[in-house]
Amino acid sequence: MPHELPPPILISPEGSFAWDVFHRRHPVLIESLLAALPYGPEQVRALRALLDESLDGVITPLADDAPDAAQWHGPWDRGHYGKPWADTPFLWAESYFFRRILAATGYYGGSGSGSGWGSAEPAWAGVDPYQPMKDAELADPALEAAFAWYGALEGAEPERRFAALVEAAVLGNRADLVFQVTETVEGYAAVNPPLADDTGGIRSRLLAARGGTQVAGPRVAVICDNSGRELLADLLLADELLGPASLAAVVELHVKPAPYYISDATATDFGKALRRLRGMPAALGAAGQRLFAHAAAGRLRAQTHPFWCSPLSFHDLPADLRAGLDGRFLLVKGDLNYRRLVGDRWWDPTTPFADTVRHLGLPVAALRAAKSDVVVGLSRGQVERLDKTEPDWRLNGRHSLVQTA
Ligand SMILES: O=P(O)(O)OC[C@@]1(O)O[C@H](CO)[C@@H](O)[C@@H]1O
Repeated sequence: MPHELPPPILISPEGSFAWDVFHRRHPVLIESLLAALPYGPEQVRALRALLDESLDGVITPLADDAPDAAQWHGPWDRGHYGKPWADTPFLWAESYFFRRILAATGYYGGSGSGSGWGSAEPAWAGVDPYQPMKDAELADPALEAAFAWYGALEGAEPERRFAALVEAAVLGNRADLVFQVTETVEGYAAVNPPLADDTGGIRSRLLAARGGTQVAGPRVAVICDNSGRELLADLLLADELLGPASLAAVVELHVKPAPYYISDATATDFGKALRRLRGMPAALGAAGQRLFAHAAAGRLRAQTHPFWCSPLSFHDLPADLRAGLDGRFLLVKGDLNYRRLVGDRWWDPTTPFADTVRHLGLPVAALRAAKSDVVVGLSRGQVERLDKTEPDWRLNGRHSLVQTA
């Protein structure tokens, strides 16, 4: 049954999760950026000014000569410039905040004054401000032990392998570095059974999509989330999809075109993660080797599109990207992508998942650790129990969802 869209989540009121992200998480994030790279006075000033503006100012537009001004002043403009940040939809404002970090650090060249383009001080151009944090995560020598379970899957039944790899891809989503700015992740073992688990449904849909050929499944588009640990798990899942069970003919990894939300994966991160995997011992390294071969054969592809760094939900997919996704099975990773998939809105959590993704017109699965207010597809009983026993259950990253439609 079609549902009317519920109201969007705004940054206000004070005390909401979105307010907390801006007023508690972002100040820590800005200090971490200043500590991570030796920025000069221009960048320091611009980052601090951005923070001040976002806490109690009005939204300043990008300079007209910013390389993506046409998008931000065109199809992505929702009339928020010149208005208080606090009155703005959370999704739009948060995405714009991350774009403004790139302007402040001079990622697109420029002085860091907010324009981000065209000045004579281009030293930080192209430097990912989050690279030190991403590199530290990928260099962690504990990763081998953390993925040791993978070796034990050898010879396991295909269903069990698939379920274990989906679970790892979901638990990897607990690791995002935005969340860890202020929260602690106690580990990557499942702390609770998933609130919704349609892993079996995903596998049977992929098998069904092989149709008459019985040779290979559909093209799977993974809408990636975080680099590092999460991407390593996603790569192992991609290897499984491309493996002997042939659940996918091709896996497209849709990464971000620019640094975003600290740890979101870019093509650079894809390369680094795959190299890290290939360098691991035994079964993990072998998976890395296979994936390199799949990439060379065109069966594993990194793709990107400006829209993945836009402030909009998937209801606004541009025509060229929508056409490029046609015929794909979408695997949507992570919390932010979930917000964009169903809409960053005050959904009644008992709204059926299928109703919220119908707008896409594509088969889709969402794999996510819950870390924001948006959730759908639960039973009334579940919601009442969680509200009573664990008031922050939507936000604390201890609950996961595997949903498909
Ligand atoms: O998309 P991810 O990496 O799973 O999570 C992103 C996140 O940590 O950042 C946003 C709030 O800042 C929320 O969507 C969520 O809490």
